[in-house]
Amino acid sequence: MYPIRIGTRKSELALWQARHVADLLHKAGMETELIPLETKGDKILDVSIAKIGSKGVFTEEIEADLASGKMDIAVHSAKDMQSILPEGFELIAFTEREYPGDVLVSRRKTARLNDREKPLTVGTSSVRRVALLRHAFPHVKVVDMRGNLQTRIRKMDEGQCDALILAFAGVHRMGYDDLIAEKLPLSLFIPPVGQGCIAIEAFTHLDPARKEKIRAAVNHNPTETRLLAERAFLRRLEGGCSIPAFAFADLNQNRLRLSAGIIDPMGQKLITREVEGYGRDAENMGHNLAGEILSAGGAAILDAIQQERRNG
Ligand SMILES: NCc1[nH]cc(CCC(=O)O)c1CC(=O)O
Repeated sequence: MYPIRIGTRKSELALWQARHVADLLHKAGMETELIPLETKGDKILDVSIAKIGSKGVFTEEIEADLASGKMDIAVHSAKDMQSILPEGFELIAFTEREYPGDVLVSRRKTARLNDREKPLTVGTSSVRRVALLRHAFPHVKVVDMRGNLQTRIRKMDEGQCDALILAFAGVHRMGYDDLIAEKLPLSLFIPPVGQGCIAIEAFTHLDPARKEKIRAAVNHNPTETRLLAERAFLRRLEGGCSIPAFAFADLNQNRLRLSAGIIDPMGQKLITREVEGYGRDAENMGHNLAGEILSAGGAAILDAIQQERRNG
């Protein structure tokens, strides 16, 4: 059997995640080969992801090579994956989830978002994080900050901001735990769909026997159930990573609890809902919770965002 060819982005975090998946495959007796690629999302750094506009900015180039058979699987942050993949592509496995929340990262250990005496300047360009900051910590000054993790930390060190909001998973994987000033509460900063989890993407022509071997080596079933609920939620809202909607599912035995919401970009209207049910109903729960949120004002928020983007 020829080695499993693994496509990945070139950032340190992407390479870490691809090597992590390679390790899991090695442990199951498979050989691997890494194929690193640069994507549009990596090249265009002066424009926010929401403004680049195309869905799948981190995935298009990789998907072209998956489809042409140059690679067998691609490794992505589950968070960066569109809820509806282009025809012929599927997510065949999810790795065990890391702690899913966001953290405040700073050189100053005492940095706190709720410090009103000396309000922080925080770097982020995530629509969700900006909106949640405006909502809960209106005194905080937000500056736009793109680039990979290392670039953002360098920009912080150059003085562009006092602190960053980042996913714990990336910070931890890159060995920056020392810079974590606070963990942001999951109840307020509900994580975006898929955060902390690595997804394996394949094209339909991947040999079914190989696909099963890869799934058996990599997939973490409870994580997959959680992600099915979260991604079903996102699918109904039809958003990629750039709308300020979020969903987080937790699984205890077979009980699934799904929290989800949407916030308008100015942070004035936050709508959240929760539901509990059985893991086997994960996708229905996600779909139905999205419906509740749409009728509770979510549809109006999405319309306003679309209107805003059309007007540039
Ligand atoms: N948006 C980029 C991105 N995609 C995945 C992660 C972190 C790792 C993960 O969520 O698994 C990050 C960085 C961040 O948001 O801080």
